[in-house]
Amino acid sequence: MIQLGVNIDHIATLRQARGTRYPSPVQAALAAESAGADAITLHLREDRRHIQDRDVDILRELLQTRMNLEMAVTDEMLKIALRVNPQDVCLVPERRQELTTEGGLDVVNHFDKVRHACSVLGDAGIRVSLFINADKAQMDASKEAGAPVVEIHTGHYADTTSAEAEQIEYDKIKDSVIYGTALGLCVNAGHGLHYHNVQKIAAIADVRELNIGHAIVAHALFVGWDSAVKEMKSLMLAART
Ligand SMILES: CC(=O)[C@@H](O)[C@H](O)COP(=O)(O)O
Ligand SMILES: NCC(=O)COP(=O)(O)O
Repeated sequence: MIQLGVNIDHIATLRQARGTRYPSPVQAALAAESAGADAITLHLREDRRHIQDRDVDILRELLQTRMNLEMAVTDEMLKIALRVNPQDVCLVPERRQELTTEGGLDVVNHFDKVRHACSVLGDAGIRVSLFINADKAQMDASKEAGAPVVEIHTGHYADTTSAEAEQIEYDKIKDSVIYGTALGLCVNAGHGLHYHNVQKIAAIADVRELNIGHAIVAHALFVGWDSAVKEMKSLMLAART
């Protein structure tokens, strides 16, 4: 059955905007689990623009499902991952000025660094995922680097503005899922997915998990957090039937 990882970053974005104690990403994560989230995803950015170290520590103690901790491939982040020991770490690229994660990790060109990170984290019993573009060379490099999981960046698919362009991006994703699965990788997907574009991706057989945050947080403003999570999960499950 396809799984939903609820990304709680943008609950923290709202809190950081005012330096308040609310809204709490911890409260959001626990409520998301109650509403049917299969995992909680959070991105500890190097600039700490949303999630803070303290959020990660508290969540590691309280989560009942799985923590999928997204992070850049840096010594600082590897140290944090080894201390926190989440079930999953997803290695992502980061650029300081970006509005959001604009593309996948370039495993091909940073192969040694990524392989080292996969080995250090894997030795600690953490399942490593690499957040990559829908690209066969990146998929090959991910397998060779020793990652058991990849997450395909769906942001380019989500950003398309015509049916033709969407179909092109969708085909790349579908081909990559098939290719990665044949390599023996577990294939997840996420970024920019929302209530109107999720089902096409969820319907791709072999996609194991979708990580979705921004759209759920936005929808929750109007329908409430619990309903927003449940609605997303129902759409995903319906796409598989
Ligand atoms: C890697 C990823 O796709 C998510 O962590 C997402 O990037 C979170 O939102 P921001 O990019 O706004 O930090
Ligand atoms: N890895 C993607 C993710 O966690 C959620 O991204 P978004 O839905 O907030 O764009």
